[in-house]
Amino acid sequence: MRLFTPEAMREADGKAAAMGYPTLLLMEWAGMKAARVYRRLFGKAPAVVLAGKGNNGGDGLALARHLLLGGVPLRVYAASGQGGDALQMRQALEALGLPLLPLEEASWREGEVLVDALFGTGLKGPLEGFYAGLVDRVNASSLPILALDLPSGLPFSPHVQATATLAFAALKTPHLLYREACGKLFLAEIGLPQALLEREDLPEVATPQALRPLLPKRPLTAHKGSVGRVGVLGGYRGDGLRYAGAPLLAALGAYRMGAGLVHLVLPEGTPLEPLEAVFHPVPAPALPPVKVEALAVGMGGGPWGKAWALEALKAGLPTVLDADALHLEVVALYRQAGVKAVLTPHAGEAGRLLGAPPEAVAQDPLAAARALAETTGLTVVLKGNPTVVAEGGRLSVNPTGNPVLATGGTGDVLAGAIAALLAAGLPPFDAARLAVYLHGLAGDLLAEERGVGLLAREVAEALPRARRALEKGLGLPFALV
Ligand SMILES: NC(=O)C1=CN([C@@H]2O[C@H](COP(=O)(O)OP(=O)(O)OC[C@H]3O[C@@H](n4cnc5c(N)ncnc54)[C@H](O)[C@@H]3O)[C@@H](O)[C@H]2O)[C@@H](O)CC1
Ligand SMILES: [K+]
Repeated sequence: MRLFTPEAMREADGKAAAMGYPTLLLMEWAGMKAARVYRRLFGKAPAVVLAGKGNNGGDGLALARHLLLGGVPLRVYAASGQGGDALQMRQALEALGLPLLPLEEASWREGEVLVDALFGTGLKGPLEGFYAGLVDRVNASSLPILALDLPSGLPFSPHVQATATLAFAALKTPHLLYREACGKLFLAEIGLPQALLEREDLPEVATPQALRPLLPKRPLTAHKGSVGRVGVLGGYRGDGLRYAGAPLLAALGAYRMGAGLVHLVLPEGTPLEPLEAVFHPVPAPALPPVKVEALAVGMGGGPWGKAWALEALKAGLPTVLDADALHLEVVALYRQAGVKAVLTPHAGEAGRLLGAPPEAVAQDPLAAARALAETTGLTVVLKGNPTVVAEGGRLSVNPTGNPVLATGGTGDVLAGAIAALLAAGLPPFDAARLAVYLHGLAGDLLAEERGVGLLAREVAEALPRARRALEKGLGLPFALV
C-alpha cells in the first residue's frame, strides 16, 4: 500500500478523469462508504454536516443523501458556489427535498454528530478568518466528529480534531503524520482504477499483507545455531556510573524476535541477565570471538559507544548501530567497509547526524529519513510517530505503535529485534521494517490491555504475540471499508 501526498492523490483523480472514468462515481462511493462508517459508529444519531464548496464538500453532500435515505435525522450547512460533481450532489440532495442551510449559520447541540466535509486534499494553506473560527468552534463542541478524507485544515493549524477519519482511495501523508487529529482511522476503496494506486515511487505504508511473507520460516529441523545468532555489544562502566540495562534489553528483544542464541558482550560487573544469553564480560570495549550472524551495538554505551562500534566493525557482520554508536565518523567507516548496517536514531540523534534541529526532523520525518539514508548510504530507522525506514530511494512508513511506547529501553528492545531478523538472513530494509512493525504492534496490544506505564521488557515479551497476530494477517491499525 502506498502513502500518497495530497498532490499525488489529486493527480490520480485527474488521471481517472482523463481515462474517461466518471468522477461522480468516485464521489458517490465516497458518500456511500462514509454513510456506512457513520452508521457503524453512531447508528441513527442526528447528523450535522458541514460542507465546503469543493469536492470534499461534495463528499459530504453525497453522505448526507445516503443518511437521509437511511432515515438518519440531519441538517446540512453548506458553502455556496459548488461546481462540477459537488454541484450535482447538491442538486441530488435538494431534489430529495432537503433544504441546505448557509454555512455561516452552522450550529449544533448536545447529542448530534458533526461531519467535517469542509476541506480535503485541496487545501492550499492555513485556514484563516471565518473557517479558522468555524474549526475552533467545531473542536470546542465536545461532539463526536467524523472527518471526510482529512480533518479539515491539515497539514496546517488550526485543524479539526476528529473522533474518526475516513480516508478515500488511499492514506495520505497527514493521516500518518497527524494521527492524533484523525482519531480512529478508516480507509475506503472508492472505485479508483487500481493501476492509479500502484505508485512504486511513493513511500510504502507497511501492512500485514506486505510484511507477513518476510517472517523467517522455522523448519522442523531448526536448532539454535540455524535460526540466527546475535551478538549484543554495549553498556558502560566508569566515573562511578554504570549503564547496564540497555544491552540486556536488546538481548531480550533479539530472543523474543526469534534469535537462536544471544551472546552478550558487556562491561565486567554487569548483571548476568537474561539467563538464556552467553556472557562475555570485558574490562573495556572489545570483540571476543563469538559465532553470530549479526550484531546490535551501542545501547547504553555512553562514552564507550564509538569504541564499541569500531570493535564491532572488525566482524564485518550486518550490524544495528543504536544510540551511543551513532557518530558520523563511525557511520562513514561502516559505509567504506561495505558492511550492512541499520542506524536507529530518534529525532535528536538524526538531527545530530544531519546537522539539523530535532524539530525539523520531527516535522518532516520522511524527508529526514530519506536524507540520512542518502548521506550515510546505510539503512535508517528514524524512530518517532510514525517511525520511518529508509534505504536508497525506498521509504516505508510504519502505521503501528503508540505513545505508550515512549519509555526507557523500548529502543534497545527494537535494536535487538532488528538484529535477530538480520541474523535470520533478512536484508536490512526488510529486517528493519518488519521489526519496527512488530515492535509497534506489541506496543498497541499492550496499550489496549494496560495503557500507560509499560516496561520495555514487557514490550519484548509481547513480540511473540505480535508475530502470531501478523501470521494471521492481523494488526493493521486502521479499518478497511
Ligand atoms: N474526483 C475527485 O477529485 C474526488 C475527490 N474527492 C474529494 O475531493 C477532495 C478534494 O477536493 P478539492 O480538490 O475540490 O479540494 P477541497 O474540497 O479539499 O477544497 C477546495 C476548496 O478549498 C478552497 N481553499 C483552498 N485552500 C484554502 C484556504 N487556505 N482557505 C480557504 N479556502 C481554501 C479552494 O478554493 C476550493 O474552493 C478530496 O479530499 C476528497 O474528499 C472524492 O470525492 C473522490 C473523488
Ligand atoms: K474534511
